[in-house]
Amino acid sequence: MAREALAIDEIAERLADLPEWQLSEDSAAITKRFTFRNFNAAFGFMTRVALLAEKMDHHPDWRNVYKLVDVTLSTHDVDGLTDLDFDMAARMDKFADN
Ligand SMILES: C[C@H](O)[C@H](O)[C@H]1CNC2=NC(N)=NC(=O)C2=N1
Repeated sequence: MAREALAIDEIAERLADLPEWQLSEDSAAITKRFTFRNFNAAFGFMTRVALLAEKMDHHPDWRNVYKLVDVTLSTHDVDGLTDLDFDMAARMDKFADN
């Protein structure tokens, strides 16, 4: 399951498809704040992502406050970003748009 961390040019390429995601200062993670209508919508999103995370064996770092969900994605095993993070980010975006 150990994948290689992406190089900075590959990161830039993949980020171009995810304009709402931001690269962390150390380039080892991407982050996004999701805003929902209310807590129920936020928690529904988190539930769908949780099922996906178990399937992918890849888990987000996140924090929920009422209708906000702050997400940080990185691949802890390689201390950087891999395809898994970008695949998960794209799928989170799909879950969130309603
Ligand atoms: C053993 C298991 O496959 C690993 O610990 C997985 C689980 N979920 C994970 N999630 C994330 N975000 N990064 C990882 O490196 C990771 N590793």
